[in-house]
Amino acid sequence: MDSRSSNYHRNHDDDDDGGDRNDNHRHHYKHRKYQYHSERIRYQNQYDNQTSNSQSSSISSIVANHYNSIHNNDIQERKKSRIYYMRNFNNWVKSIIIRDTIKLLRSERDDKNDTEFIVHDLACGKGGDLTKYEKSQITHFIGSDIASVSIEHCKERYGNSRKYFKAEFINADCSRELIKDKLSDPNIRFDMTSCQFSFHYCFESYDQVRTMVRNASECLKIGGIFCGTMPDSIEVMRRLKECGTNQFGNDVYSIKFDKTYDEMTAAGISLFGAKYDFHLEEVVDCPEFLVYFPIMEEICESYGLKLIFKKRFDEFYEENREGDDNSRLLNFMEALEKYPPKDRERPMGKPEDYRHIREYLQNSSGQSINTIGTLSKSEWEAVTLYLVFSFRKVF
Ligand SMILES: C[S@@+](CC[C@H](N)C(=O)[O-])C[C@H]1O[C@@H](n2cnc3c(N)ncnc32)[C@H](O)[C@@H]1O
Repeated sequence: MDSRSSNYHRNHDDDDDGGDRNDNHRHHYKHRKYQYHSERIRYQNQYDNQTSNSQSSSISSIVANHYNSIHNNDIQERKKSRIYYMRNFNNWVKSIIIRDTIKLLRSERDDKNDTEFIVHDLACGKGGDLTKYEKSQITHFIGSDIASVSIEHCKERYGNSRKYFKAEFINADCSRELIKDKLSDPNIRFDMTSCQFSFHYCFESYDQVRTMVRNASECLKIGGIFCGTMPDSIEVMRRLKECGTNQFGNDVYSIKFDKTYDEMTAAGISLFGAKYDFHLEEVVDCPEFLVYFPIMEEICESYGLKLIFKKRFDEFYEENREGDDNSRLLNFMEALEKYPPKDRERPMGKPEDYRHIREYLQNSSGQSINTIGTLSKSEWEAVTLYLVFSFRKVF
């Protein structure tokens, strides 16, 4: 655990995660921590039931309305976006996790001729990942989302594709309704559940997290994988603390809390419903919730999901950027901006956003590097707010 996470932990549960304990101590600590979290969950649950039932459905509808109102831009419009490369970078991360998870699950099969592969895309949005599934040759896609207009766009996108796989679409609040009851075949079992950039919306209350995780796990085969991407609350809290006020960000993103870090920690940060307003240039403007990862892990465990890994995007990038396929994909998806830029029509960041790369190019002048792939500092700061997670269904 790094220093950022231990800070966040201390302020969230006042527990001490000493590094040099023997296994017995570790086991004891883990057990104690478990009891502690369960205790807090009970209290929080009572609190939620008393206070947030009426308010919560309105926040979900704000989220649904927000996503329903986003237009489908064509590629030419997207190219003009200030965050064109950042969006491509996020798509590259999703492509790798989706492709590698499917590859791993296929490699573990006893029957290598079994081609069937069923995916549940939980909070699928407009179907931005359909092409990724087509490339991985899945056979059945189930997409669910709270935003009815997004589901219609997703259907349309599938309708315009080559329809290499079967698909069904479910318009539902996945933090309050059970997907199992809405499937065309209630006995279907998924190989993989993917929840991209969406899981944090359920962290409004304990019951919503449980329903969301139940939807991720209930119809997943034993051995199947639940993977996704979401903001890293430890990093969000670190930046809040560092800024000294209740708001931070740059020219592409901003995060605003009701209180400062000191005010929040003095009052005790809620495990659920710790709301902030997130703004991402041109695409997102709505409330989100901090995800306290140990609680997510504990609730996942109660639904048979065991953590395989959790990695921040910068770490994930470092581990995956090399290798022919991955670097080709980085290039192909234009996930990094070429510097110095060729495309003058695209809005760039401020000159200081590229100081790191100018310095790098100057220092390597002997190596005849003319252009290099990068992201502007502002886009990189937004990208490194996120993490990738993966859980295995064990029972
Ligand atoms: C940032 S978008 C991500 C969409 C898609 N997964 C992707 O990566 O392109 C977040 C999505 O979460 C959906 N969402 C938010 N809360 C939800 C809920 N309670 N149930 C189902 N979908 C939800 C929104 O409607 C939106 O489509």
